[in-house]
Amino acid sequence: GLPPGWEVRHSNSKNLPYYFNSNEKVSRWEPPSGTDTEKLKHYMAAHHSATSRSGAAVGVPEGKIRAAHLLVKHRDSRRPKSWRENEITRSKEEAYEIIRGHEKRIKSGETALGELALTDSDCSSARKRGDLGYFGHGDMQKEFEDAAFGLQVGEMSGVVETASGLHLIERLE
Ligand SMILES: N=C(N)NCCC[C@H](NC(=O)[C@@H]1CCC/C1=C/[C@H](COP(=O)(O)O)NC=O)C(N)=O
Repeated sequence: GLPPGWEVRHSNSKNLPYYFNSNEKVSRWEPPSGTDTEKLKHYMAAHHSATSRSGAAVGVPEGKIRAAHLLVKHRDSRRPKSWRENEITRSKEEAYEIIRGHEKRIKSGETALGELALTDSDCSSARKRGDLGYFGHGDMQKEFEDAAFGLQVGEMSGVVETASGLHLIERLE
């Protein structure tokens, strides 16, 4: 359970639960101190899991998946700039060499996609280790959607090309 005055709410924009205290009018992503996380987990499971048609309680919204990606943009990207670089001028070939290097380091087990995304992804999701949250059909550019929905949970794609640039995608749920 939560300390008095606290309640769990749901952020639709991020599709994540957050904690709200109506007395103090504060909200936060982390459970307030003194939360009994064991009981909270049951609460969350009861209140936040959608039930699919099969009636099984599932945490993943119907027909959606969750994935993280590492994006390397190039000068022909639809928006050739990012939090990392105000103007991205590398060529698509250079971007390929860079993302191939990332792919090798991840496949060798030297690092994880999320770790690399933190420093090297040209997408604003970098600060969330590349996590894009849940998305369904029609949300992402087609090449990205086809690749992501074709992955098993935990699997990583090869290099996927979209108008945004070059991606490595890891399916999380
Ligand atoms: N629903 C969620 N979570 N957010 C909306 C995503 C909109 C979607 N975005 C993409 O398809 C690109 C490729 C896969 C991820 C992605 C991220 C882009 C890449 O960077 P940009 O080319 O925009 O500068 N940054 C944000 O949108 C789209 N239909 O354009």
